[in-house]
Amino acid sequence: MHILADENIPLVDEFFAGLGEIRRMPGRSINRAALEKVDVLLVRSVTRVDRDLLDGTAVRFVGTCTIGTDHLDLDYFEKAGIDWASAPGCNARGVVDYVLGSLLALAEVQGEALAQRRFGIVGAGEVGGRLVEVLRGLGWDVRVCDPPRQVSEAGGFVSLDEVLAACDVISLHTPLSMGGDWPTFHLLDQQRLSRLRQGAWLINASRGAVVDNAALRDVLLQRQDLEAVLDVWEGEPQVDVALAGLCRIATPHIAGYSLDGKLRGTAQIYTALCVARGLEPVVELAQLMPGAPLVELAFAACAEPAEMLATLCRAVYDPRRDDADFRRSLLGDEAQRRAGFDLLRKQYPVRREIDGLAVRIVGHNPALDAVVEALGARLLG
Ligand SMILES: NC(=O)C1=CN([C@@H]2O[C@H](COP(=O)(O)OP(=O)(O)OC[C@H]3O[C@@H](n4cnc5c(N)ncnc54)[C@H](O)[C@@H]3O)[C@@H](O)[C@H]2O)C=CC1
Ligand SMILES: O=C(O)C(=O)[C@H](O)COP(=O)(O)O
Repeated sequence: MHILADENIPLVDEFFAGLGEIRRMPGRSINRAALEKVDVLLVRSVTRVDRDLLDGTAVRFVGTCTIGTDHLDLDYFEKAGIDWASAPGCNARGVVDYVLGSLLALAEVQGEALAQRRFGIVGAGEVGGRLVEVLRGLGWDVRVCDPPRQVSEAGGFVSLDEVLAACDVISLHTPLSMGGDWPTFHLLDQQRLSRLRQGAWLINASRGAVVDNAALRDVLLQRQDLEAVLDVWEGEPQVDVALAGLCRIATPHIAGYSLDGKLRGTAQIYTALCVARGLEPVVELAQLMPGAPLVELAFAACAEPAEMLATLCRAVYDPRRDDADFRRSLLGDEAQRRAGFDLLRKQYPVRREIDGLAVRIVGHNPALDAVVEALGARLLG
């Protein structure tokens, strides 16, 4: 096999060297000329893979080490007989950790208890579904909007209109889709944004264009009561600097950038390629996953549950650091900002996942146990 891989896919050699010859290049530079003799293409979200790129090439397998597939023309793959695979759920936990960190930051700024807010999760698949579990596990009031699931499952869902009317926090976790029964392009448009509740918080870590960015900028300019957290941007790596300036937390599409999530993504595509080619997978992720530097934390039984929650989350990941780095990168000119966006992602520091922690409670306090369980961390006896 001749494999061309985005240079930002980790562990490519470890997983794929036994399958063929590997070449790497920046994802945004992958073009037809680079695909000469290539039959396996491994990408991340920044490479648009469609007829224009692939027609007439030898590529017969496309693997994206990401959850999202909006950069792939799946209809064309089907027509052209090109096998493909994505990595469902690979970095979902990273996004959940990002949302938790953002909520904690917002609560601190507003001097508010998170338990007093009502949460609306829009899109309850790999990411949103996990997030709902964590938030409900913490005992918080959560409403779920997912029309595709609503038609096939009994109860438990509300409409987007109900979320807008009832929820003080709205977190978006839909795919980006332009057509079909439930398109999500500009799902939050000017009209819906204007209906956000007084003091609402809006979080978008799905895809930039799920929110009309220009409309959000206008709404934030008019309404100082609102708070916004944006990890994804319409037209990234270009970013609306004015909009970023109005957000409480702004980051360069790194919500899912846990090391665990990235390595899982590579592993999932390796397995999918082996299956597509009728090969037995021989490389195992468990042998390649590095140990985490922080594995165990201990709390006295008198600790406050809300304080413990914040300590556990921030011990692993605090998005305010990514926010600070991103804001510095926005000080340059347009070209510098675009380059900065990609560089922050390329040089992203190692970040692990909260559910990798083990927690010891010294003494007995069921409320603390419940926090540990909600986070998916391990409670030590
Ligand atoms: N910022 C980041 O670093 C990351 C972003 N993502 C993005 O997060 C989003 C969610 O990812 P997953 O949970 O893995 O996707 P998923 O496909 O597992 O779940 C998406 C859910 O959204 C629902 N949905 C579809 N259309 C909807 C609509 N109009 N209204 C409400 N719900 C709708 C689906 O029924 C499904 O349950 C995707 O856009 C993905 O690309 C994923 C990983 C990392
Ligand atoms: O998995 C997804 O979907 C994501 O959004 C990834 O976190 C994006 O990472 P890159 O592919 O843009 O490095």
